[in-house]
Amino acid sequence: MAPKKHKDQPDDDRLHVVVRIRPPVRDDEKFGEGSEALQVDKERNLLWLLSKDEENGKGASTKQYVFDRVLWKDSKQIDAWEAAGVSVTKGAMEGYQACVMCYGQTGAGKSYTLANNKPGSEGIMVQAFNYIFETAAQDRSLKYEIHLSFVQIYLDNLSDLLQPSNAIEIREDPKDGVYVAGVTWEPVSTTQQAMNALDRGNRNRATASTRMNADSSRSHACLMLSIKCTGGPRTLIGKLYLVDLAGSERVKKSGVEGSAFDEAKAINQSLTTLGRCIEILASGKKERPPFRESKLTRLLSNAIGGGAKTTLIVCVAPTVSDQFETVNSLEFGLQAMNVIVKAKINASTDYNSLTASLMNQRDMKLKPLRELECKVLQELQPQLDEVIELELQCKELALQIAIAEEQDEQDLIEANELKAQAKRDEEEHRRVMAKLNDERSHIASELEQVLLRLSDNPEMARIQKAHEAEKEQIAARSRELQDSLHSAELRAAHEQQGLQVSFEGAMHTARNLGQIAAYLLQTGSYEEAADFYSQAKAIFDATLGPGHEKTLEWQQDLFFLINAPTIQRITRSMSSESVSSEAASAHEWWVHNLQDKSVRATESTDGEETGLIQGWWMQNLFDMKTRSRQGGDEAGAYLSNLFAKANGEQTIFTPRGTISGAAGSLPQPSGAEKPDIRFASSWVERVFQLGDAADQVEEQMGKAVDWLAEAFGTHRGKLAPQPAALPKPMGTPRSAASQQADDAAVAAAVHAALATPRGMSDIVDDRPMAGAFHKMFHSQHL
Ligand SMILES: Nc1ncnc2c1ncn2[C@@H]1O[C@H](COP(=O)(O)OP(=O)(O)OP(=O)(O)O)[C@@H](O)[C@H]1O
Repeated sequence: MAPKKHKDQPDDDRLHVVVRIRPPVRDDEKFGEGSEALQVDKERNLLWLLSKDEENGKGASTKQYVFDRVLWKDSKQIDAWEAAGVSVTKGAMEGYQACVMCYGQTGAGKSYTLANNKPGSEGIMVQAFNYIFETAAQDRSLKYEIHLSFVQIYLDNLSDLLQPSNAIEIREDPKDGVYVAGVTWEPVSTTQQAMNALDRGNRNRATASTRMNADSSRSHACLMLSIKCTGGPRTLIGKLYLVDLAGSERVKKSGVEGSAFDEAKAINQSLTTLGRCIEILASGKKERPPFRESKLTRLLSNAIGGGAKTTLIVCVAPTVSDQFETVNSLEFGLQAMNVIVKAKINASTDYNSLTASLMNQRDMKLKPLRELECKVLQELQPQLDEVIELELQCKELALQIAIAEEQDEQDLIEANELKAQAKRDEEEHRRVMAKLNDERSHIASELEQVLLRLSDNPEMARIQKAHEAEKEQIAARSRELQDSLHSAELRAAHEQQGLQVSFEGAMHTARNLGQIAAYLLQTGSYEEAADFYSQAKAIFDATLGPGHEKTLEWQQDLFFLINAPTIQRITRSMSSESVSSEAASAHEWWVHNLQDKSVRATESTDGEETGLIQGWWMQNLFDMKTRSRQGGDEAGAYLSNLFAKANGEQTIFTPRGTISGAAGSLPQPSGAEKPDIRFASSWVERVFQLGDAADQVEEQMGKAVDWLAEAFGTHRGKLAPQPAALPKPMGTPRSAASQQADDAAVAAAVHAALATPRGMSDIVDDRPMAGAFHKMFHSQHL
């Protein structure tokens, strides 16, 4: 027989019913006849009742039932748990009110299925404990608080099995529905704690041994678990009712009497009320079930009234002898399957904890994302830095471009202004030019008209003719002036030429006068020397001007000329070894020859070689000069180069020319530095200006000698002659004829030197120079 269902009612929204057929346990079941009263189709959850008319003992009819689940005799406790306990317990943990209730005749296996705590065959209660605490332990994010309460209804009296002395009563709350006021709620957090409480309660439960069940429950027992779950979005408070109903029994059959009879009567009454409530609930009528007629229905009103997820386990005995009770139980279950259930979650929302929970969930979900972000940012940091750098560069470039564009615009504006200005200037220029052209054309036409008028005027013709004549006169005068100028230029050139000759003659004369002055100085004729020097200096000043460079050079020449003997002596002192007449070089020959001559001059006191040491050099030089002219040897050339200057073809004795070169060409034993002779000019000037102060002249001469010694490496007087080492004088001593010839040559040279060019007489006539000169030379050499 198929269960009657409400129209369009899904299975999940009605009370579920599981039928369990226990195995035969009583002796009469095991060994009695007709024990097989039921057949099942496990796959399709079908059950057939092989009923027979017990009263008449006649015939039999087969009745078919379909339940949500049918557990045959061989089913295990785990099968019952999975069929009836799991989904309900799970619902309680999700905040629903949930209920597993075992219904059936006495001894049908209700307590075994629900409350058995023997190891290996634990009932649904123990299985539920395990499930609840294991599930709570698995989800650490949620916090579960579980309390256990255990009550019984005995003789329609409610009592607390955990604390029997408690006065408890059923009350009803408009919001929470029915509850047991004053009952013990014992906190439990492990299966063992819950089982301990269960054992304690069971020990307090009313049981008795009956014919039908050696350990028959004489009360309805209800284990209640309150499951509070926090830490999620909402606070959930689920309730699980595990109800072990006392078994219905036929008093006649069980044979109870006395108090047991009263117990059976109370049990049956409460079960009858339960049946009526189920009947009304299953009918769908709006009639209110009579929950309040018994403590049992009142207590279970929440569980069976449609507000809970409820599974009813109908326990039946397998034997034909119990078929009457079995039919009743199956019919009860069949009816219960039509009870509509609209379970509601008992949840309250704590918005603070909800917010915290949501934020926690969000953070947990965002955590890997943020970690990934950090990792990516770390890996991309160099590229990001580069991008930022590039962006900065781009911005800077953009700024520069903007500035440049602005500058360009400014430049463009200025350029346009300049162009406009240029255009205006050009137009102004054109306008002015046009005006000038107009004026010029106007003036030209006026002039043309004037000329036309003048060409016809006789006075104008006369003026023109006079003008032409005047022009011719001016041209003739110009030609005359040009001729005069040309003549003057020719005269001036001639004069210039004459002046040049006079100048050179004057220079020549002045040098010779200076030479004589030097000679006179060395002979001790200081006054005459000064006079000759003054004459020579006057010529230099007159012709070149005071302080002229050539005058200075001349004075320096005089310095060397005056000090020539000392130079010679110093030079001699440089000879550290004897040199034969076959000297290796002109230089060596010159050195030794001068030395030789000096010695000879010093030693000679009479005869042909007489003369003071101071005068020796002049004679010697003359001698060398003569040799040079006669022999043309290198020594002569050297000497000539040193102390003479070519003047045309005629070689004139003069220190002029290469004295500075001579100073450089002189041997310099103390070093390569050229002697600084800049002081020589003032020295010469002072010496000749000292007049007859012979001592002072000597002093000055001494200073010059010191300078020479310093410059050329020795000191006068320090080096004694070395006669023993000296070579023999060169050549043979001169004969008188030779001397005479030489003197004649000298005289000729002096005359040649004094051959007065044009203008020379003017210079020397007013002075006694010429006479003194002739007198001096004649007395010394001629
Ligand atoms: N499925 C089963 N397998 C094995 N033994 C069972 C089974 N069901 C019940 N029994 C045994 O049957 C006997 C009666 O069971 P139980 O006490 O559970 O019946 P009951 O319906 O609770 O009876 P009562 O209403 O009188 O309390 C017990 O000895 C029990 O061990």
